[in-house]
Amino acid sequence: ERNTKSFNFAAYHTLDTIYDWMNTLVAAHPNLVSKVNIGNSYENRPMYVLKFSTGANRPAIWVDAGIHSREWVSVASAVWMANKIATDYGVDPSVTSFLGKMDIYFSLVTNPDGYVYTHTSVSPWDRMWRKTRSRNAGSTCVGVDPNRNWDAGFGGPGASKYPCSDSYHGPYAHSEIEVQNVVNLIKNHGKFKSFISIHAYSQLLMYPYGYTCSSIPHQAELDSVGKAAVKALSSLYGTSYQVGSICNIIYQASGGSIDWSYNLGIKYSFAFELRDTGRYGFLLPSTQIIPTASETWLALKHIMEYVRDH
Ligand SMILES: O=C(CO)C[C@@H](Cc1ccccc1)C(=O)O
Ligand SMILES: [Zn+2]
Repeated sequence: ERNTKSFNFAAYHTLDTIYDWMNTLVAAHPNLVSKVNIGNSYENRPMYVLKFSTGANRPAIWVDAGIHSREWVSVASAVWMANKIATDYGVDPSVTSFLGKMDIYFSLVTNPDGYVYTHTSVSPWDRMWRKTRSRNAGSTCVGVDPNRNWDAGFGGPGASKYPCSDSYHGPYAHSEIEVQNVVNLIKNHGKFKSFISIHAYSQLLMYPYGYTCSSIPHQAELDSVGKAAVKALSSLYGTSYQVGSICNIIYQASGGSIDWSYNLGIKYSFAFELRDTGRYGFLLPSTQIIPTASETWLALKHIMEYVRDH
């Protein structure tokens, strides 16, 4: 993309197009956005994260999309929201004040190998690829579920030990380089206050835990933040979301990213499940990208404002 004006936010794009667009966004806002390479994927693709910062050594929020490669609307919404943050800085007082106090690390395509595979594979069922593309010793089946591979209840109920399963947890916690790259960034930085992972679909806003249905110590607080966030979301088009813990609202799932971040001390850990509720599922029409991104932004902005002030 030669400039951000011509980019079509209402379409699903390839990894290369998204990476080119990231360069134009950085070029257009050099004092606000930078591109950080947090490490390579299994197939040696760079994992680029957009860093929004207006000062040094600030606390930060982490937002990732596309950890499951078939959940294309999470990637497309993240692209739109990253652009929204860049263009609203200095215009929207809420964005300006947030970035006056905190940084944002935005990972648009957190499973690049899987994402490329869903775009390039010839068979229609590979559009439905979810996992990484790592090779499993002793199996012809490929990939690990990157949202079962984190060191939080790892290997417990709600994940599979079979490499051919779509929820295969991998040989050990953080075995996937894509997960390791994020873990290293978060641990080395040490000042993340919030960790948000964007998935699709089901229209849910969830907090820990997934690996157990027992409540977290901060359950009441995260529940009220979540409920206020989805109230803001539904104010735009009336889209309804449910709020609750992963285990209670969707299913038991061990080794999930936000369980790991919460146990690391990052209190404001949430996972979004974007549109829809099953009519199109992972094949959400591109006409719904901008509406989905616009309503999701209202929820994300609410969480950011709360984190900024607490
Ligand atoms: O991908 C999903 C479909 O978006 C649902 C998510 C639900 C979930 C989200 C966060 C942490 C643990 C589980 C998953 O099974 O990993
Ligand atoms: Zn997912």
